[in-house]
Amino acid sequence: MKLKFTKMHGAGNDFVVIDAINQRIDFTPEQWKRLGDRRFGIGADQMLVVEKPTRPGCDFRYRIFNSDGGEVEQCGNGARAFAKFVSEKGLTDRSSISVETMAGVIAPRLEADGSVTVDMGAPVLDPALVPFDAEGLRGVAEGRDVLWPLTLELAGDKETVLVSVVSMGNPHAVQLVADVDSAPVELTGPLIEHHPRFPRRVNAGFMQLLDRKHIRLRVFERGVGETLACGTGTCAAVVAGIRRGLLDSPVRVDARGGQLSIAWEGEGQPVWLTGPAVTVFEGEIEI
Ligand SMILES: N[C@@H](CCC[C@H](N)C(=O)O)C(=O)O
Repeated sequence: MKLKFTKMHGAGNDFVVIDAINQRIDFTPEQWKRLGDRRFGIGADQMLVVEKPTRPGCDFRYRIFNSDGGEVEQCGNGARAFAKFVSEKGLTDRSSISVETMAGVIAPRLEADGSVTVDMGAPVLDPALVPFDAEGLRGVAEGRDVLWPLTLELAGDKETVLVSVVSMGNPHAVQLVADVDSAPVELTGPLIEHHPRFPRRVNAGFMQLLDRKHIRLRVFERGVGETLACGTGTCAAVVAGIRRGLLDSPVRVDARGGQLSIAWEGEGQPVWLTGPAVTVFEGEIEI
């Protein structure tokens, strides 16, 4: 079959976006992986699927597949691309929409300057629900957060890193580093992603503080590898920084692919993510 798609990005986190309202989509994990492959397919960090909603009150259903072919719960940069896509394709004439995801309902809004703001919902802070297995571990209290020691095996040596664990619908482990440019993202990212304490694997965030309202961030994403930006990773890092008493909302986040902004008023409150969403090209592929 021929599949129509749109290539988009949000701060360099890139997507293949597919209208599954006007096309029939029923792909295997191998087919999703092929679409995401930069040599044998189109190439993207995630494939985003636009469907009719199944929940009353929602405008759309949003499904997300990582480039390894696995379906996941949430994608923040993708949510902004999703909102721009449904507007540009005339699938809605509303600038604020309600979108059903595997992890609950999120609410993107198109801004007058072309950026998109998303109500990403409240973060989940109970380690068991992230999910993170804290059994037998002693956490270190800092502000309202608890830092958990993760032991990593590095070429025969053991190294312990302290992480905050946060779910934005998907799991994140965020650590503070002195300098993101020299942080061992490629080396320790995969070890954190596959650490046995995270039964569903995890996205590994590396956060550098610049001041109380400004950070730099790199994220080694579950099912992808390092991306140029990660929206949910950005939300998780800022939530962790605010809970640790290191940051004040709103916070500007510099990712390698662009700039995002996060506002969070504290526990039980939604996280607001603002940033760019850009259409790159339209295409068609035989699948
Ligand atoms: N790029 C995303 C996150 C996509 C999903 C993630 N890799 C996972 O497996 O949870 C974002 O912008 O949030």
